[in-house]
Amino acid sequence: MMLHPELTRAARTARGALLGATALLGAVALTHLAQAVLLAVALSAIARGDTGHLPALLAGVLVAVVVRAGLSWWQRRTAVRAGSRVRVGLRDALLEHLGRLGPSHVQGVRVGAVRATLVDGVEGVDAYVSRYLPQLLITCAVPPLLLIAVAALAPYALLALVPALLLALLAPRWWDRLLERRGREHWESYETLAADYLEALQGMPALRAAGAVGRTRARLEHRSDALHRATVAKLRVSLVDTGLTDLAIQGGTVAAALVACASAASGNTTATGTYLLLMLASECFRPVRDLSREWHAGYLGVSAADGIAALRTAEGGVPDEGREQADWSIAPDIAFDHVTFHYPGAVRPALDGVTFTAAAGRTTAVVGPSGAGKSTLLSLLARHHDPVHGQVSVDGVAAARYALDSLRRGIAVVSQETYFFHATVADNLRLARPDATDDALRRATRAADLHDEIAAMPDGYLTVLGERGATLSGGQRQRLALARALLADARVLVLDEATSAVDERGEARIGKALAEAARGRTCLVIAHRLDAVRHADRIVVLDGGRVRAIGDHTTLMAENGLYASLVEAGRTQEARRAA
Ligand SMILES: Nc1ncnc2c1ncn2[C@@H]1O[C@H](COP(=O)(O)OP(=O)(O)OP(=O)(O)O)[C@@H](O)[C@H]1O
Repeated sequence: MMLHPELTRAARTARGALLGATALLGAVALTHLAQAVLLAVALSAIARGDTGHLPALLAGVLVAVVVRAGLSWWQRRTAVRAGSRVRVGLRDALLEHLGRLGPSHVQGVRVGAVRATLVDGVEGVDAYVSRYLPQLLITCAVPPLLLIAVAALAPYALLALVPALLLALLAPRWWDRLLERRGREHWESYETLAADYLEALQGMPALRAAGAVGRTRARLEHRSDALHRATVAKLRVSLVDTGLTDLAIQGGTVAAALVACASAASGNTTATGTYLLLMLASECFRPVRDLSREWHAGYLGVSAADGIAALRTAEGGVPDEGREQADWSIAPDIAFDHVTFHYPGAVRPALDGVTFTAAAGRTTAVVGPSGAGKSTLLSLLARHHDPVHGQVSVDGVAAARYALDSLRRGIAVVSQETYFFHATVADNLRLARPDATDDALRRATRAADLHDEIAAMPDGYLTVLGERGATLSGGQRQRLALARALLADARVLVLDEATSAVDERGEARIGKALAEAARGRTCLVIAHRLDAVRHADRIVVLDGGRVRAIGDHTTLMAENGLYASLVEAGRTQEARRAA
């Protein structure tokens, strides 16, 4: 029997409920046995012409049927609850682990494939643990006990039953390797198709613009065909598997019937014994037949188990071993001390010995040409990665010594990539602070220069946004992300190109609001338009992962170095755009 360690591990979260479901399944099996015994006695009574006890015996059979119906209902309910507990627990654990791995992991995998594992794969695990595992335990317990009873009645009947049972249980195992391979191929085809579809849907505007819709459709059809072929190949092996089990069951039952008839004809067993033998022989095979059915129901879980294990054990991100709780009542100093960071596989470091301090309650801007390492610097602060050398500290304590949750709670980030959910404007804002009042929402959106536009929407703050905020303009998305960060009321505000899609008039208005919001917070700002950061208390100039200069706008301009040339280049660009 196939016991996948990943799935038995998942089953542990509902061990009690699963044992309950198994015990109830055992009780259902007992009703089958009681019915078989009562029927055997009734049939032998009929054969003898002794009908006096018949009504009582048939009433007993009826009671067994009714009790079984009740027990089966109870068993299904218990098993469904156990399965759903396993499903919910497993999804929670996987999502928590994905959360710990951080955005860098999701960037390295296909989101559609992860979705297929989390949704469909975990659904398959439910069937495996709630239906297959209890049935497996019953199959291990009931037939051996029945064989003991049969041995007491007619020992030679074992010669027919034992080989047939072993054949029914073990013959399909010859195909397990092949079935496992076919199952894996089927699951991989399914994951790939799911990932391709998601990518095609999300990238539809790009596909249209590139005139690649037809080619993508053809590729998806090809993938669909591959999935169909993988499904048929898996079904073929499954059918052989089921066919072998059925053949062994039927052969065993017929052989047991022949043995019972021979025994009755030779006078070795009584009529009751013969009927009992026939009934018990048939009951021996019932759990095996049921197991074959449940095995196929739970097989999707086995196919997805490797994907689930890969997600659960994926490494990366940062260890969450710190125990310190950050004190977010006041804005902290943030210090980068000889920070060096290498992306895996990169030729040169993205950051190389970066040292500077973003003073508490002040605004520090980080500027530099594209690829200088500005976003990487901010991702180290939120601990999406840890430095290879050096350390980032918050309020004098190494970031790694804080519990991750505690550290991230005090840092509000507005990055270049905004994300909104298919939910109302208010719900999207309240992600930052679930208990925020309507007034607090309005204050945040006013500061981000967005309130009037939201108020003009058909349902105001209750307007449902498209997935990823697709129904908003780029500038509106950025301002909404800004409002969400302001609502979080965190002591550290990180703005990574937070207003790049906002027009200049809007930027000037938001700039004022941001200066207001920055009071009492430590602000780290990245902006390509250097005019937007000229009022920062401190400006750090990065280039090729190294700090080239630090100062305020006036001193850096006076130095006439990289900063001055970036400002000059920006002005020339603006002038060209205006002309
Ligand atoms: N996920 C990644 N894997 C590998 N290399 C990366 C990754 N992200 C960034 N890099 C590299 O690290 C360097 C710094 O990138 P980073 O995004 O921090 O620069 P930046 O200054 O923010 O650039 P921009 O202004 O264009 O956003 C670049 O050479 C970039 O190619």
